[in-house]
Amino acid sequence: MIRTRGLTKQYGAVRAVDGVGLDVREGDVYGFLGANGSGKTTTVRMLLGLVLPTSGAMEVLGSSMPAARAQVLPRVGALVEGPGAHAHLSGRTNLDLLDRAGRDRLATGARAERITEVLAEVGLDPADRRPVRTYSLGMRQRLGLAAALLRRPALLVLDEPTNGLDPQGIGEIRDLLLRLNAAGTTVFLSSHLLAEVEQLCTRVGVIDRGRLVLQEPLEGLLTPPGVVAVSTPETGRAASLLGRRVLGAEPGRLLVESWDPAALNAELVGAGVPVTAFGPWRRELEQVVREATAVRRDPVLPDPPEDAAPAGTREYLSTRP
Ligand SMILES: Nc1ncnc2c1ncn2[C@@H]1O[C@H](COP(=O)(O)OP(=O)(O)OP(=O)(O)O)[C@@H](O)[C@H]1O
Repeated sequence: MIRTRGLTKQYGAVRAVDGVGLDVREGDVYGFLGANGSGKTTTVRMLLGLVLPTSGAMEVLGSSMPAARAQVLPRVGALVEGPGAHAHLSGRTNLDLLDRAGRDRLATGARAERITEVLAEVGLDPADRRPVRTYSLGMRQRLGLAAALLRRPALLVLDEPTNGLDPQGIGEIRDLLLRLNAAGTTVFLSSHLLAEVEQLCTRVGVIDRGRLVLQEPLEGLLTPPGVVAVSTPETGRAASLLGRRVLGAEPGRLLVESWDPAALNAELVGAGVPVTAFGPWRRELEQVVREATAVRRDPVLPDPPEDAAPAGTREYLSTRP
């Protein structure tokens, strides 16, 4: 749905986006994560043909951008920072004008019906005639999303879609995006909110100072395959038994490399090590992102016990898929 190669944008001395290779597949809810100023908005603007790349290549819906923008953009629903709307007109009238101005505009009756539908979908009252200038930031954001949905796009590209929404609003938009995705829409959203991405996305790309430092399916990042968390009051004894298989340790718990958890459990119990909890190691997205954005810092892992694996094996956890 989106593929970029070496996508770069230079603003004077600032390389806002630096050699980014995005790969967004059909059916993804792709979370494009990055701190403020990391290059998210510039990337999104390039994808939508609003900013020209300095170098690199982009394909959206299988066509080269920005060359094919006239064919591609009508099939992409976009919400970019600060949705623009005519402040003196109602949300409904804004959507009506937007559709009339576009290619392949809807017939009048169908348009009114579709506008009612999308307003209700994003949680705005279709009968509300107040001008947009009276809208809260959250309502404007919802209106921007309604505009993005108007043409039932195959791909949604959303820059910080929950900006300005309260927790309830964030939850509603999350549910809406999940519903749309279940019905076949691919979603690409930028965000600086780890929790939002963790709850919504199937794939994650992390951009740090213009560079894409990570791009993986979310589940594999949170639960790296082949790593088991073993809780035991006797970590020292378990660590000497397991040797180099111990990847990390914290009080009362070891992280152990194992592709056969049943055998590992049997080995521990057989050796008389009391195991109080045992299961796949799950970590927070925050930890994953901290590791991915750390510059030649040690990966954020608990220290292994003295008698366990050498320090180098910790690297393994931070780099494995
Ligand atoms: N038009 C511009 N001219 C000069 N520098 C720019 C321009 N647009 C962005 N930048 C710079 O490029 C870098 C990336 O900005 P960008 O807005 O893409 O980041 P972002 O991740 O979207 O951040 P935010 O979440 O704050 O919007 C920043 O250093 C920014 O100052």
